[in-house]
Amino acid sequence: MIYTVTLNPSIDFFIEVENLKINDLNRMKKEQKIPGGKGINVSRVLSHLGIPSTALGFVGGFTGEFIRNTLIKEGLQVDFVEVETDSRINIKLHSNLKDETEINGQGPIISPEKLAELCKKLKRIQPQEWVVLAGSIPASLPEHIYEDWTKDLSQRGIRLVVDVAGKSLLNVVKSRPFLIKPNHHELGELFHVHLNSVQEIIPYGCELVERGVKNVIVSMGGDGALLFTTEAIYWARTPTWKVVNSVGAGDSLVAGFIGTYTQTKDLLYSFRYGVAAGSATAFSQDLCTKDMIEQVLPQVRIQKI
Ligand SMILES: Nc1ncnc2c1ncn2[C@@H]1O[C@H](COP(=O)(O)OP(=O)(O)OP(=O)(O)O)[C@@H](O)[C@H]1O
Ligand SMILES: O=P(O)(O)OC[C@@]1(O)O[C@H](CO)[C@@H](O)[C@@H]1O
Repeated sequence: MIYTVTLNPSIDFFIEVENLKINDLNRMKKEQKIPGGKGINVSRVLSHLGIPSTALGFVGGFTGEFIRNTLIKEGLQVDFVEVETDSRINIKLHSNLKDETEINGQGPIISPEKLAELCKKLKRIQPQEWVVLAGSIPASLPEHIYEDWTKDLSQRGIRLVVDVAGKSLLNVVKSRPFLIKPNHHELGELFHVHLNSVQEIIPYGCELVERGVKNVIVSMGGDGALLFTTEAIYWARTPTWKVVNSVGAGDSLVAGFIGTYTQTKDLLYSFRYGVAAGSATAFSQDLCTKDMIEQVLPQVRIQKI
């Protein structure tokens, strides 16, 4: 079984405003509410691929109820801990501004008792099963929580996928996860540098593999992604179709990669499928479907560097 953990799930509130005017009344042209949070996105894409997973994390209030009910209606398996206050609403704004603008909420306060409930669920996971830890850590939880969990989970023979930004990422590297997936900005922040080209990214991807991570995927938006393994480095390039909404593209890459790897054990094909899934999401309104991934897949070209 693949378990995804989202500590701070959200309702992603997608809004489109034709001509955004600051300090004035704007009216929405389009609006849509979708359950979000990185681990939840991974579970949703896995479900689109027909691969079962269990979504873990904290949900609360009327927003939490929406998240839980929508996922159950979509056929996902969920095992959330219920907290007292509302799950957050994250605003994803499309407007005349060129890029997407995101405003993410803080999320509910998680008490030590609720945290203990989630830890208990993690304790039941068996060796050889998969855990995907993805997304930010709410302010009320210890900063080192991912570090503690990855240490314990890896000692128990559980396979780890981690998609987090900042110091938390460097700390989990010690547990030698199966996969980490920073984007190139996050990788740069980790080492306090700006990374603007594949050549600049390479030494830092290699450094993470040297520190023990089995596979590092550095995603680069429309420029595709790089895969670093102990043996080689690969670059997957994607087609440049019209981008509709790239929120969750990185999570789709992770889901496509892990979902395919658990079924085929073919690392390169899984990488190619993951990159196709990321792009298929960028080319869609909601997260990618299997059909959309398979339209993109033949256009993804892999090159060994
Ligand atoms: N503009 C785009 N055109 C084509 N493919 C894209 C585009 N943006 C993203 N992708 C695909 O999605 C993958 C992940 O994208 P990106 O690097 O933006 O991840 P991310 O920053 O983690 O995204 P997010 O946090 O929104 O989930 C890329 O490797 C690529 O395959
Ligand atoms: O605030 P975090 O946890 O860093 O990111 C949360 C989030 O922006 O990431 C997902 C896309 O990757 C969205 O569904 C969600 O709103």
